Amino acid sequence: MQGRGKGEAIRVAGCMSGTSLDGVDVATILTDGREILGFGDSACRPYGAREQALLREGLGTWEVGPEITELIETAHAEALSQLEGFDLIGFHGQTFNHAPEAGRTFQAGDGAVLAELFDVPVVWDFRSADMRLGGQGAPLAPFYHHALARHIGATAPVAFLNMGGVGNITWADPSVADPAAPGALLAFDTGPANAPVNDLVAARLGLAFDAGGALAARGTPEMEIVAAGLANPYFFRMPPKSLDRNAFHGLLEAVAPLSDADAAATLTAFSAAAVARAMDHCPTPPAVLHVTGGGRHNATLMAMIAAAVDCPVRPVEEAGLDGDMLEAQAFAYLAARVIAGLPTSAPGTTGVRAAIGGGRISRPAA
Ligand SMILES: Nc1ncnc2c1ncn2[C@@H]1O[C@H](COP(=O)(O)OP(=O)(O)OP(=O)(O)O)[C@@H](O)[C@H]1O
Ligand SMILES: CC(=O)N[C@H]1[C@@H]2OC[C@@H](O2)[C@@H](O)[C@@H]1O[C@H](C)C(=O)O
Repeated sequence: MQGRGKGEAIRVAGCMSGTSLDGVDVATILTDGREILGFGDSACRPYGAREQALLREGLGTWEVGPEITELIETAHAEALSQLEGFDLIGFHGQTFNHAPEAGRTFQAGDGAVLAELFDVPVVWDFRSADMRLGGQGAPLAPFYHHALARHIGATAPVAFLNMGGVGNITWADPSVADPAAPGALLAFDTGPANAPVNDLVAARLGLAFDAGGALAARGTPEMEIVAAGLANPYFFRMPPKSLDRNAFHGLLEAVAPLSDADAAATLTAFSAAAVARAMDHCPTPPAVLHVTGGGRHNATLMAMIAAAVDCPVRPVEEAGLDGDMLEAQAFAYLAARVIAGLPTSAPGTTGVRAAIGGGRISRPAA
């Protein structure tokens, strides 16, 4: 497919149903697939407790039944219905399993269903093509992070840290105009972010998450458990590299003997320590670590990250961005790139052999 000329801006809706299983975020942006030309409206369609339990059943599997698939598609349709309008959809789907070493990843949900419902093209299945070419299939937000770095006027390399269920970091050099060019980007998953503490408070206290990090703030991290976790070979591998949501599930067993507060503090300290390890891989120290994703609402986690790294740590809102919608916007941007015939990953972001555009396009029946 030929790249289209600069300046053909389209309104694109992006959808993200992330590994924390909290809901579907949708957001529109105006873009030509190169530059961000404007931000539109956004919406969130949370999963209820019963729905979340159903989704949890699918974690770690390679196939889910029609009930789960329909839940995902319906929740996305309900979220997208709240938006004012769009000409294209970027649909990530729901990740249930990710095994990059085996070359397999599984996102449930059929983009063709949304194409019929909304009568616009849908770009989906973003990760498979990258994996077929030897890539990790994740993270994919980095090309958007690069566009954001340029959009906010960064002149020196900056980093974006997404603290969702899993953490991922992007080091971006805004002076390199093409995100696919060597030296523009380095990105990888840092380690677990909120998933372990969410699972802990769900199992022990019936809570969805540790609001504000209040529980962790009352505890003391067990640093021996943190140190033992950091011995995992993942932290010694050179990036790019990516993780399954449950890759560090063993941590929950390690904190089982601890009090609720100490267990939460330990898991939170581990996520922060994983970020500190990630910073060692950045080609140069970033001017700012821009934090996005739900974890930036966790004051204890943010304080632990700030204490562990050598650069300013700031929620993306301080750069005028929306950290609750940034991943949804990312898949809008990536969809526009796919339509424009532009790459969505590169050796520096997923380890793919050459820059490649992922994504399958489903168009509504004429
Ligand atoms: N007020 C809050 N206090 C503490 N933690 C919070 C708060 N709000 C959100 N979070 C955490 O952020 C999580 C949601 O983050 P986010 O929506 O970025 O994840 P995701 O997109 O599902 O995951 P991923 O980026 O791994 O795909 C929640 O599950 C919770 O752990
Ligand atoms: C396989 C998968 O869905 N991975 C997610 C997950 O959540 C965070 C981290 O792990 C990242 O690698 C990725 O999501 C973001 C949106 C990405 O691809 O950039």
